[in-house]
Amino acid sequence: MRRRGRVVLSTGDHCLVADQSGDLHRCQLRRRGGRPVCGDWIDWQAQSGGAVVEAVEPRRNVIERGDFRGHPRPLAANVDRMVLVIAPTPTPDPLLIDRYRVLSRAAAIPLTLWLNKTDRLEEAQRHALLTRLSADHHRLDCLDGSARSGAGLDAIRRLIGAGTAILVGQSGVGKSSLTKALVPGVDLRVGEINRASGQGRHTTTETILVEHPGGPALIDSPGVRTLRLDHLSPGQVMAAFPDIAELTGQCQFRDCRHNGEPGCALQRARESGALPAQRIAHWARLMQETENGLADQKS
Ligand SMILES: Nc1nc2c(ncn2[C@@H]2O[C@H](COP(=O)(O)OP(=O)(O)OP(=O)(O)O)[C@@H](O)[C@H]2O)c(=O)[nH]1
Ligand SMILES: [Zn+2]
Repeated sequence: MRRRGRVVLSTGDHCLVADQSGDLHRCQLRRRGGRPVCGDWIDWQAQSGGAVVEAVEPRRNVIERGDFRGHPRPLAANVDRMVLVIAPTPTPDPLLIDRYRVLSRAAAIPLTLWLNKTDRLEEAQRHALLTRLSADHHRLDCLDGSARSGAGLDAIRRLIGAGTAILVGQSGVGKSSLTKALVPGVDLRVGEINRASGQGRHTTTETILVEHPGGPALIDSPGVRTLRLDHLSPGQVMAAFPDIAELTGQCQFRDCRHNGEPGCALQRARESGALPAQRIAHWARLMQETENGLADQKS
């Protein structure tokens, strides 16, 4: 008999699948057919040699980042919201924030920033950090609080509702802690001790979905230093910078490279402070990366 389930972990030649009551089953992958990823809905079947994945249902959406060669690699599927976690430490990386904005936009998944560890901040520091984020990042959705103290958790709980949210961001910002705070009592089974570091620090090495049946599903993902986007198109980068897209049409020359040409609307916006120089620089850099990626694919 075929049964339906959701992939909570996909690794090697098998995946872990949660059934309707939340029980986990280890299912062998078929040699043919695509590899399911975290969040996929699948049909599976018990057989004498163990359970087997029979089919992967069509995806509502999929998050694909670039692997070490810049080729797209799916991270998770059927996601309702991406939550980019940042914290006072490790220091937030504004370019990484812009990279995730492009990624979420390309997958058509709304992005919310969660500033974590606010228990470590004085009110004035918290305020300053949030002010800078909103100045640097045009119309970024932002919530803040603490996985440790529980501050702000109600707001993010409401936002996620009974949907599926993926937590992404640098290592050590508190993605696993937030996952545990939002789905209490669940065995994350992440946080294997990082023996190599010898410091006993817990670090997530695999993307894993945890849920309460009927409640939210949270996908905890390994920390990243950067995020490759060269498999995306310049148009997909542009879509994440609507304020810049609007300006590029106002340059004097239609083929303006925004590189010192007379009558460049971007240069004007930078000089007048209408747009932060950093935002324009990030846009230019990501456009360049995706243009190079296109050239690589053609050659
Ligand atoms: N003060 C404070 N510490 C926190 C908070 N959330 C997490 N931490 C601590 O930050 C450290 C890293 O937390 P994790 O949840 O493992 O971070 P992560 O983002 O999952 O890290 P990776 O798995 O390496 O990607 C741990 O020591 C946590 O106890 C918080 O809200 N406040
Ligand atoms: Zn221009």
